Amino acid sequence: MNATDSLLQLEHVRAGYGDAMVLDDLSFCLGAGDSLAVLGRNGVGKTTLLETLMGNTRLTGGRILWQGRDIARLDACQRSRAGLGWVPQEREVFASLTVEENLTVVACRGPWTLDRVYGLFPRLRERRANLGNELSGGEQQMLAVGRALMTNPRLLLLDEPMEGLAPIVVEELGAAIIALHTQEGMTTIVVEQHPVIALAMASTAIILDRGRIVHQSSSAALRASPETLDRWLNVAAAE
Ligand SMILES: Nc1ncnc2c1ncn2[C@@H]1O[C@H](COP(=O)(O)OP(=O)(O)OP(=O)(O)O)[C@@H](O)[C@H]1O
Repeated sequence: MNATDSLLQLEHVRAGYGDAMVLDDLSFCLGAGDSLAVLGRNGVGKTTLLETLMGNTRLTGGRILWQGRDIARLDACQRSRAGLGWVPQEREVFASLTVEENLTVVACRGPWTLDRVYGLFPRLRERRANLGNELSGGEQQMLAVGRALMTNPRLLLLDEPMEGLAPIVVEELGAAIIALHTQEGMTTIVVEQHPVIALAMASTAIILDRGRIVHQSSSAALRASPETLDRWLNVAAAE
């Protein structure tokens, strides 16, 4: 993709926490409708990459361009208003609000409405009157995704959405995330430890190791390269 067509462009990004540098010289481009999986072992900087996109780390080098504009000076709220949707690893649903209130309280004008979110997650419609703390882990994750959609983002960042969920829920949520970009055209970046799940949810992939990109390809090419998966993730094959 030509960099001038990109929705998001990272150029030689270095970032971390205080004096600790975590991300080192990261560059990639994402166009509208693209889906990217971010893979890597524990502690290599996957979450830090998403936190950096949201403005929650210290950027010490490089540039992050969002629709061609350098967003270094924007805080997380401003980035959210600019179209970055964030589904944090901890889900952070409002425990004392109902499902429907969790969704409507953050709603911004745009194509994603309550009805559309309920269409994607019928389970949330059934649980619309339940409080956030009355939901199962899977329902909370669906709510976290639905809530991010209600802000009508142009890019959805998902941090390990499948963590701790039962296989049947992983299947249901995975199908919804796949539908999000194949049917709804949503641009997504998903951080995921497990390569089978990650590569099913995105058409392109990067592998991070110690804060650097060590592999970048289509998901299909990575799936077909057990030696790459083994080298960087210690799994012999994405089976
Ligand atoms: N708030 C923080 N302050 C200081 N260091 C941090 C902070 N968050 C993460 N780190 C450090 O940054 C490095 C990368 O962590 P990060 O959470 O981005 O990795 P990860 O690839 O997402 O790991 P995991 O798969 O275990 O979640 C680690 O060494 C971690 O200890």
